[in-house]
Amino acid sequence: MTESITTTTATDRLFTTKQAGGRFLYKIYFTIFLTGIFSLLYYRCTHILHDHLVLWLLITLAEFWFSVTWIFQQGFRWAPTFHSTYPDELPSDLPPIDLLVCTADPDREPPALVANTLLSLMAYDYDVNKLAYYLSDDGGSELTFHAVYQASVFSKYWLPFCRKFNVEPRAPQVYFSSEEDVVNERGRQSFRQEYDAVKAKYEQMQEQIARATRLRKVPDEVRKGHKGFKEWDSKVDPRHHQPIIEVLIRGDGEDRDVEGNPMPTLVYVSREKHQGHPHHYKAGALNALNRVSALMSNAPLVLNVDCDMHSNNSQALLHAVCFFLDPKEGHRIGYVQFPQSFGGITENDLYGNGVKRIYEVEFYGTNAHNGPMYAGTGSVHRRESLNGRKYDPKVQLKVEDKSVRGNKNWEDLAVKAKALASSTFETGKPWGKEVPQNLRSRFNTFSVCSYCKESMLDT
Ligand SMILES: O=c1ccn([C@@H]2O[C@H](COP(=O)(O)OP(=O)(O)O[C@H]3O[C@H](CO)[C@@H](O)[C@H](O)[C@H]3O)[C@@H](O)[C@H]2O)c(=O)[nH]1
Ligand SMILES: [Mn+2]
Repeated sequence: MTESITTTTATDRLFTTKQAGGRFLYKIYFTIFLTGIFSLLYYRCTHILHDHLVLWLLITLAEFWFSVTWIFQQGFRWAPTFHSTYPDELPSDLPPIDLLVCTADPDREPPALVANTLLSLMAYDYDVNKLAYYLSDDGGSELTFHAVYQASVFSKYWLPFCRKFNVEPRAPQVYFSSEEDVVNERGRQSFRQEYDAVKAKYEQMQEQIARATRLRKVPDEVRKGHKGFKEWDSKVDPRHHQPIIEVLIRGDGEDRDVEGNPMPTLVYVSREKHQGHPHHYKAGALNALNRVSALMSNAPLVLNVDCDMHSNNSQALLHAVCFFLDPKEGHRIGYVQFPQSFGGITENDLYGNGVKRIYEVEFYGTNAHNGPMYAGTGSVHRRESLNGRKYDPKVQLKVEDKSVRGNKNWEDLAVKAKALASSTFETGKPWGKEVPQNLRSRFNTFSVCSYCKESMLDT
């Protein structure tokens, strides 16, 4: 750990940091508890039960172990630290973000779920010209490609609807399962009409995806809708297949929604698989996506999300960007992560699937020590940190727009990207060896991994 986050309250900041109040009460509790522990251990050591030695040893060891774990836990409880973000203060020119979504198996991660996740992310409240989505399909499945294709069609209705009526949450499956907005009618007949029309389109999409998934076949008339389906003209084995890269929505104002607004870029990526070449699961998929996205849009910020998590806050990216663009501490931040929460598994969350202790207590505690470790899905990384750039306190890192804009040759880009998604690309290179090690050591010192109060993801 080099330096810790300074406690700030200045108004020119995009985020400020505050420690929990009333901590003296915790310190009193800590002192009493610690005295109790030491008294107990002192008592055990001075009152050895020679008649029941094994019993005495067991109970002393158990109490000693409890004491050690309790003391180690104090680092997480000592100084809960909270960050507040100020998205209203952000400049109008925001940095581009590449959003990487991973899926691996159409049976364990149903295509309808993948479509829902993508749509919730595509509807983020952000400049769409700055967003590019990459869906990595390690299952190489036509059913998943079909769901992504259907999502790309429906998004042309869904995105303007969300924007116009400030819809929340923007995962259509969740939004349409609650009738709240309809009951309130939002005071306007026009809302009701548009709601019904978009809901009908959504149900049509769901039906198409469900039918293809049930029959395990995409109907011929749908296959004609996109040339990408040709990749599956011959059978694609998930463990052994060619790289597949298909651009479904062209950004930079080329493809437009039903109201004529520009759309974010959407690309389907299934990296090449070759028996005998290790693919390194999600890490391998993200390395391939890192390269493909660098070629096609090269945003300085990269969000990764698992396909079974949807976003429940359309402002999430704005909050994340507040950390990276902060004039005082932005350059020190390597990644910003949002808590992941698993909802609806059991009523009352009997088995703690919401992981509340970690996300609602301990992560705030680790904010006092440069932030929690990287926990996977729902994290926005600075691309430079992923590529192993060393942290140097003298260098102010800038989140500048490095993407190539203007008229893109999408066909050409897809062809070039296939070379980067080949199974042999990493052979003889440090990918998957040196790069993750760099990540491990650098993130301890480089990154202030910040925790946003707004929870972005749940299922
Ligand atoms: O060969 C593979 C295997 C998995 N995945 C994807 O990786 C993600 C995570 O895999 P999953 O099996 O769903 O793991 P979980 O335990 O649900 O995920 C938690 O644990 C993982 C690390 O173990 C983290 O990466 C995740 O972010 C975190 O949510 C999913 O989107 C998968 O589709 C791939 O892309 N390729
Ligand atoms: Mn999962």
